[in-house]
Amino acid sequence: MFTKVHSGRTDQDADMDEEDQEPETDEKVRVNWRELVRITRGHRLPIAGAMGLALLGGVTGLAQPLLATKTIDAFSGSRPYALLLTLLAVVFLAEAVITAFSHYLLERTGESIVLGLRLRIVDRLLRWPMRRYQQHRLGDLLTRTTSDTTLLRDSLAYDLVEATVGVFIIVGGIAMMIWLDAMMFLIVAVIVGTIGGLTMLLLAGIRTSVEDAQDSLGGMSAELERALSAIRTVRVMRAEGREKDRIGRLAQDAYENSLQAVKRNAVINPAMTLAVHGAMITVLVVGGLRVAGGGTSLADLVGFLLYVTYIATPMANMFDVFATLQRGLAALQRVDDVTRIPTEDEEITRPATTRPRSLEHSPDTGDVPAIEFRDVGFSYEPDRPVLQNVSFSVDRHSHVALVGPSGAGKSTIFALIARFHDPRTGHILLGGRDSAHEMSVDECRRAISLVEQSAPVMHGTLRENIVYAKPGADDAEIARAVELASLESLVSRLPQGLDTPVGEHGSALSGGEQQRVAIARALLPRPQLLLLDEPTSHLDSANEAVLARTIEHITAECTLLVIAHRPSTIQAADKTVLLDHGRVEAIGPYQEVTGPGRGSPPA
Ligand SMILES: Nc1ncnc2c1ncn2[C@@H]1O[C@H](COP(=O)(O)OP(=O)(O)OP(=O)(O)O)[C@@H](O)[C@H]1O
Repeated sequence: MFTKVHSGRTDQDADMDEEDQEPETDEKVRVNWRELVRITRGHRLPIAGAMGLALLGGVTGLAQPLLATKTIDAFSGSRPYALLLTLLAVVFLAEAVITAFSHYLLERTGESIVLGLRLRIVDRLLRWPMRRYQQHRLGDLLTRTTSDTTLLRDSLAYDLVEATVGVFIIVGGIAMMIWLDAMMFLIVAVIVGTIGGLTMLLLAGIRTSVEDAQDSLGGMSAELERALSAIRTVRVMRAEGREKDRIGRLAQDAYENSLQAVKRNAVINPAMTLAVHGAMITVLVVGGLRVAGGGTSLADLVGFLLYVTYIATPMANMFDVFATLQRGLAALQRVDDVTRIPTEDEEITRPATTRPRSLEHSPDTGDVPAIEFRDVGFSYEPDRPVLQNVSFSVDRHSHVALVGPSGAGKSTIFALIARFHDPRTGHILLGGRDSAHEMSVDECRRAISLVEQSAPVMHGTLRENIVYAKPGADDAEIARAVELASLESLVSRLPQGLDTPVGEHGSALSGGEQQRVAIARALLPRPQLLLLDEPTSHLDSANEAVLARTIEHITAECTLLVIAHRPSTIQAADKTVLLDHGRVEAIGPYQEVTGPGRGSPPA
């Protein structure tokens, strides 16, 4: 199920007193075929061209039975028929060439629509507000980006156009049949209409089955992603069998839901064969009797039969089109559910220029702190405050340690500074400016860098990882970041130096090395403030000493706010902020803050 945000926060009252939580409901907007047509916007010219060609192909096809009738007439009446025969051959060839071009154009357009759609999904997925990622599973999002868009392409590339052209051919064929023999047409219409109507009823359920099948497929991808990303744990816990069963159950669900769609789809061919054969046999019997009785000519009967066979294919296609459109709508529904979610930029509609009333007279010149929290309150969920009246400041070029037990709210403070969320109450001042009211998200993030505890090192080379925050960095800048992060010995040891691949998730590097690569990456763009979540584990004493040296380097470069776990890091700080249960318990030098009488030791 997917949630939908109704409005961004438009808080003009700068004091943000007890802001209400944004309502998020599980409202689902059903898409219909109009949405399917809407996503062809920007591609209508090639589609119109393809349709034009397909119609031309249709006209040349429609002319064939008529020309055949005339040729038979001329032949049996001993009139010259060579020209008619040549014309028939030309029309036949023209239809083949025109249809081939029209199909190429269609498929190319379908592919470019899907390309646009995929780029849009990727762009939006990368810009969601942070809390949205908690509501969706990664594997399912991947399925929506790949498999659902492919389903949609089939609907778009063939169906919309096939339907339009098919209708034209069918209407044209019907007109010709009525012109040749109205009574016989009525018989054909009753047979085909009855079988067709019943088939349509069955096909309507395909959309739900396909939507369920794609949901199960998304679930399966998500489970597989979960197992593969924790493959070491899976292996050590000997959980391969259990994981296989769990993933297998979702694969089975996908299979069963697809089977429902396949069963309904399987009706199309026999239904059409029944309709066409039934109509032809009836036409032959009734038509034969009418020719014998002088009610119609043999040429008209042959022409009529040719029209029945001629519209048989587009008629069958119409059923296919209906089935694939149902599939396309199911896929579009799943794509729409995630692209409809507002991005971070769309949600934050508050002007980034308003000075909150309570800050109007506060001095913002002189030696303002690099970061200041003033009475900040925050909660992820209503009625479960995570931070309450948090106030502290970090002077420029100082080193402040945030300490406190697990769950105290330390990472939440980082998340607020990085604007992953905004405070519910109070203010965060970055260089004297209220980050939520006077700065854009982009401006805030440009001023800071963040090194998370599980510092993500990405697939690629060491260099690619380091220049991630500043792709245009030159060699001197990279060398400086490498030095600051104490990475020189690693670089000189690696066979290809900075150009050595680091493996998936940096698996070719040790935990301490990964952390320092993340620090180098964070320092490269020269942030005003570095937020460092110190690793709690995987550092031996040598690595710990290197990290201590790195931290020393960093404070010379920029302001450092560190979530500290090691006594050495806390002792090196100019100031320690002790946090407990979302409140600041003490601020001061390490000994004072964590000394006897102070309840909570660092985590
Ligand atoms: N995304 C989230 N959604 C809901 N609750 C959250 C979320 N992130 C954290 N919390 C809750 O907020 C509280 C503070 O978490 P936070 O991660 O800030 O603590 P922490 O001090 O960094 O802990 P640790 O040292 O263990 O990392 C915890 O009770 C946690 O369960």
